[in-house]
Amino acid sequence: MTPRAVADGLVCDIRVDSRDVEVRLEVAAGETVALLGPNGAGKSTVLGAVAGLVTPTAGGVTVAGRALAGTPPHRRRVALLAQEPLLFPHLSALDNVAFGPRSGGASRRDARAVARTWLDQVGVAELADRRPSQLSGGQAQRVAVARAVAAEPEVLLLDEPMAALDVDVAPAIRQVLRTVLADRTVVIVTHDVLDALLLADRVVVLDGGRIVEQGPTREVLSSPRSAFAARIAGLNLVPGVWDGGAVTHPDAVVTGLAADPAPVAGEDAVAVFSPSAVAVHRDAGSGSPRTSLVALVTDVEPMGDRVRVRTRVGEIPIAADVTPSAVADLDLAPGARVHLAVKAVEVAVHAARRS
Ligand SMILES: Nc1ncnc2c1ncn2[C@@H]1O[C@H](COP(=O)(O)OP(=O)(O)OP(=O)(O)O)[C@@H](O)[C@H]1O
Repeated sequence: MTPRAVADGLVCDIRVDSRDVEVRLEVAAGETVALLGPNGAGKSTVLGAVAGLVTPTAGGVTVAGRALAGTPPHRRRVALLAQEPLLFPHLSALDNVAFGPRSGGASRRDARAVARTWLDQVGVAELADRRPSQLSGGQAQRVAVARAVAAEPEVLLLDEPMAALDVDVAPAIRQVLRTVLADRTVVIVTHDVLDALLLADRVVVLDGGRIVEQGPTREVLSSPRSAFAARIAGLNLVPGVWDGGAVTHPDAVVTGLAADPAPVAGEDAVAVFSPSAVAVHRDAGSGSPRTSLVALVTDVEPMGDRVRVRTRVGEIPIAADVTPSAVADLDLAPGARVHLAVKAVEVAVHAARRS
């Protein structure tokens, strides 16, 4: 995907005095931006302003060069997918999805044909005749995704789309979104680092109604500069090529298990593991299938009852959480050379976002 110009995408340059929010968010056409931040940071306010549900005190929103001031929500060509699917209860899944194209002027027959295509695309073609009350949460959210894109919006807004779903259906919906979001102009609000990693080209972090950090997703998550990004990031990420058993990067080879959905051998992937899964030794270890990496300690930072040891393996930052006594026993300090061990079962390998 090659993001096109911001002029063809979204500019949300707003001040909302009643909520102390002042943000200039730019999203290029075809780009997916993840909006992160603590509760009350202003994420919903930004989505609301773009959708036309919040009126800014000053500034405004443009989509593909069109200023949207005074344009009501349903004429903005902006679709909002919320946590809850919010389908029309009295319409079938098919007619829920056909609603957008129909409102856009398509004949009933054409609108239904478009709706069928989208229901098929999100994997629920066989549920076309069901009412929302006859769908599971995950099925209803798939229908809601189909409904949002069938209206051919110029901007798609997703407000924590996986938050209300059971953890076991979230990966499948995430996979649907990966396909559907490609090449669209999207803002996704999420608290889940995996959503940002797997769905977004770029991350924008809000705090106290202001943008405090932004950049390419992997950069922000691996070297966070704001306190919030550091808190949610926390995870170790090693990008490389998946060979079915390990992810190979010029600086490190990390053995892991394919996540659901599985990456394809020979393609770009990212190994994800938590700092608590990393053991620190002074000598190379051996034993069960594991990754062993030679690292240089860059920082040692107490975090509650654990100590976060930040290291670099070549160019790759890797954090390990150890006990204070391990820090003393191993004499861990910036500049120390250590061996990091990570068990394969602790490493989830995800297909990298195509960019
Ligand atoms: N309807 C409202 N009326 C007045 N102030 C509001 C309203 N909704 C939110 N606020 C305030 O606006 C600020 C930004 O809130 P917003 O809901 O945009 O944050 P958020 O990042 O979406 O938070 P969360 O993650 O909790 O959903 C906060 O100070 C909040 O208290």
